[in-house]
Amino acid sequence: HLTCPKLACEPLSNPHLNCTKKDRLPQEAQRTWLRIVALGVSLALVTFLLWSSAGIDDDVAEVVAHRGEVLEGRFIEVPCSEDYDGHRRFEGCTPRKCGRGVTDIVITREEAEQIRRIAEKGLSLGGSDGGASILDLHSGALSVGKHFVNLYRYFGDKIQTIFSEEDFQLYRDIRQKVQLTIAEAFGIRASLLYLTKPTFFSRINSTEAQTAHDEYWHAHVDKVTYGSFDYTSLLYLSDYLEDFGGGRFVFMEEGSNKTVEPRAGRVSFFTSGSENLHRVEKVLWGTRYAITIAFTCNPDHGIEDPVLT
Ligand SMILES: O=C(O)CCC(=O)C(=O)O
Ligand SMILES: [Fe+2]
Repeated sequence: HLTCPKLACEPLSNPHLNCTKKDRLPQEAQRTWLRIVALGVSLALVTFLLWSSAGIDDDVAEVVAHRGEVLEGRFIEVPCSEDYDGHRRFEGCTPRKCGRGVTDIVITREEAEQIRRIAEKGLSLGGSDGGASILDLHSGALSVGKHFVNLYRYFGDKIQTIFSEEDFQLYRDIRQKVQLTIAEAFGIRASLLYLTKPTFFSRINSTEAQTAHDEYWHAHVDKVTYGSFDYTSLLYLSDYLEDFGGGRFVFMEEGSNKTVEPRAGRVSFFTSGSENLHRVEKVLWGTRYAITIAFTCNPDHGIEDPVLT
């Protein structure tokens, strides 16, 4: 006596099999289940492929400083890269302890707003054709179109109709406070740190950069990009999600990036070697203001504070 096999019931091709409707029902249910499982596996596969194609991108990022937080100080130590070995060492200053820190209590939001006005005044006189625009109060360089002009040369004495002595004093005070913060965090003497160039204001919006130097979102190492940098700091002058979207700062790390959300008055600082590879996300809307303030241990690479002449 032949019985109907569960998985291949073919009543038409095999007349000896007496398959009833009752036999076929569980089979159809099984097929449906198989389809559901196959669909589930495919969906999981597609999700995995999309996720892995995003690489070490921001999908797996931990926010180390949220815009809404007021951080007294957060410091994360990371092993130093070998980048410092390629340069002259200055004991007591060249990084032996590497890492990154964030603090919201060194610069007040009022100070950040005042200093943003300096940036707005200067940058309103020029601005790049898209992407990032910079203003360097030390050299007088200002982005205009695809190039730079020298504000001090261009305006001469008339520069005093644009910037005031108070503007410059505020800039110097802020530089001093940031320098002390870095020295304390890394256990070095502040007097061994020298301001270095480029130290500049940046204004970033969502317009497309027209030249490579106005593109700011590429991952980079400051010590490689700028040479003299040993310690980099960023003072943010506007708020993530209030003044602009996108534009978060990202430390690139295999497996888990670390994000700093800009907040007016927030100082983010780190050793400049490849232990701190980073990038800025593209700004999606609004305008983002910041100052990059850099320090070197090499007195030959030091620059003076700007003075209004
Ligand atoms: O503005 C920022 O958050 C970072 C800027 C930066 O990476 C740089 O100036 O080297
Ligand atoms: Fe950088």
